[in-house]
This record gives sequence, C-alpha cells and structure tokens, in this order.
Amino acid sequence: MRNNQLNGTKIAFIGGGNMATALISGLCKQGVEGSNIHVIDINSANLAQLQTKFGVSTALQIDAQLTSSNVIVLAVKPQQMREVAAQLLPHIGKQLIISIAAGIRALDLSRWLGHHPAIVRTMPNTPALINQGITGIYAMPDVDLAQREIADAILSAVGSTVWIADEALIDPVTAISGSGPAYVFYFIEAMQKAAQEMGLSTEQGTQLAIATFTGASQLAALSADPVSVLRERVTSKGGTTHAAITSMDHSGIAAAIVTALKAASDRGRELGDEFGRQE
Ligand SMILES: NC(=O)C1=CN([C@@H]2O[C@H](COP(=O)(O)OP(=O)(O)OC[C@H]3O[C@@H](n4cnc5c(N)ncnc54)[C@H](O)[C@@H]3O)[C@@H](O)[C@H]2O)C=CC1
Ligand SMILES: O=C(O)[C@@H]1CCC=N1
Repeated sequence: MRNNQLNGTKIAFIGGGNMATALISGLCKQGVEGSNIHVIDINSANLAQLQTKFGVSTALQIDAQLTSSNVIVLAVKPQQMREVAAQLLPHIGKQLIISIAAGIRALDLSRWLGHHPAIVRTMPNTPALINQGITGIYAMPDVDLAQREIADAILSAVGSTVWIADEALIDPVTAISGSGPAYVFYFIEAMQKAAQEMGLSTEQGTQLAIATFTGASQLAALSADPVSVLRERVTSKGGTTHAAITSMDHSGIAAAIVTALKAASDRGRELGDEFGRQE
C-alpha cells in the first residue's frame, strides 16, 4: 500500500456523486482497498457504478458498516447536509468527519452532530478526477494530529492540499480553486468561439486553446519568475498580445474577474448563513 497513513482505515462516504467518485478513484489508485470503502447514496445507479468500478461496499441508507468506519466523508450538496447530519446523529461515535460541502460551517455541522468535536471542512476541485486537484483544508481545534494526517492523506490522494488556519478563508478558497475550474473552462469556451469566428475549425480551436492553458499553467508552475513577468514576456511592444491585453484592460476584465470571485466567496458565506441558521 502506497499510502501508509490510511493502512486499514475504514472510510465511509455519504453521497457518491461527482466529487466522492473522484476521491474514491484517487484512494483506490493510492492502494486503498475497495473493501475498506463504504458508500451510502440514495441513488442506486450511482452505487452500482461505484461497486463495479472500485469494489466498494454500498448501501441506500445509514447502516452498521458506516457506523464502524473510522472516517466519514460527507459528500452531499450543502442543501442536503442538515438532513444527512440528522440521520447520522444517532449512529455517530468517535469518527473523524470530513465535509467537502461549499459554505457549510464546521461549527454548524458539529452542532447538528451533537457537538461532535472531530470535524474537518475541506474544499476540493474537479481536477481531482485526474489526480490534479487542489484542496483547502480546515480542522476544528479538537481534531488531533493523527486525524489531521488522515484527512490530509485522503485529500492528497487526488492532488495537493493547502491547510487553512482560519475557517472564514475557506469561502475565498472555494471562490479561487473550488469553483476555479469553471472559470478556466469559461475562458477556453470563449477562446474556442473566437477561433471559430476567425475561421479555424472547432477541432483546431479546441486543440490550440487547451494546449495553451496546459502549457501556460505548467510554465507558471515551473518558472521562478512571477506570473506578471511571464505575461510581459509574451507581450511585445506594439505587437499582437499588446492589442489583446489593451482591449481586455479597456473592457475591465481583470476588475470583473475580481468582482466575480468575490461574488463566489460571498455566496459561500451566504450558504453558511442560510443553512447555519436553521435549527
Ligand atoms: N462539483 C464540484 O466542482 C465541487 C463540489 N463540492 C461539493 O461537493 C459536494 C457534492 O458535490 P457533487 O459531487 O458535485 O454533487 P453530486 O450531485 O454529483 O453528488 C451528490 C450525491 O449525493 C447523493 N445524495 C443526495 N441526498 C442524499 C442523502 N440524503 N443521503 C445520501 N446521499 C444523498 C446524490 O444522489 C448524489 O449522488 C457539494 O456539497 C459541493 O458543494 C466541492 C468542491 C467542488
Ligand atoms: O458551485 C458550487 O457550489 C460547488 C462548490 C465549488 C464548486 N462547485
């Protein structure tokens, strides 16, 4: 087993959708046995797929196997979290609870779970599907070191992790990297449209746009220079890039992006308020 931290750890998921599937796939690639993973979902088709693909055990509702797990990952939508916590409450013991839901605050989840102390709130993203995810992680003060290491090992199975000391900053993390893949896809879609309008084929536009994102991201990751310097190196005086960047500046694109990401972060906080208030 490559990930010794998780050796023998029994992990249960409530919610077996997109993000849970990415995490389970990453865990299995890390050598976690499917027999150590249990998934609860109300959708039997999702469960059948997970069972076939990863050899995990499954159930349509909370059962003894979930109760005997060491870690429970809550991977349902924020709107379902309160109801799931209520179902879980009578069955909960000393398990480490990891939530991946946007907005839902650790303290609210803890209260819904009878003041359960071991709550870790995380924000992964969909590149987890190809082991290139990045996850922000916050742990409540009573989560011990061994539990923090387990949480880190689970999320590291699908990419890298960034620990966040102040839970309020998980909403900005959600705005940057949780929702972030959608902004990148949005930009790629715009580049595809421009390519097509200027006469390139759909295939050519797609290939050019995606390879440019991959190459530029890798360059930014590997270069010792700041991203602004990398941008300046592309931007010849009086050249083509200068024409595009000047146009973007005139349209206020950078400022609009900052405003948009703040809206995402605000929405995360609102979700927390909306569901945290419910008693
Ligand atoms: N999709 C994304 O890019 C990201 C999503 N998240 C968070 O991950 C969580 C899950 O999102 P996705 O996987 O995208 O959603 P999804 O809709 O693919 O998965 C949710 C799953 O929960 C199941 N479910 C609903 N009610 C249930 C219940 N009472 N008991 C058991 N299972 C139940 C559904 O059948 C579904 O399979 C959300 O809270 C979201 O905020 C976090 C980071 C990124
Ligand atoms: O849009 C959402 O609410 C979720 C959280 C981050 C990405 N998707």
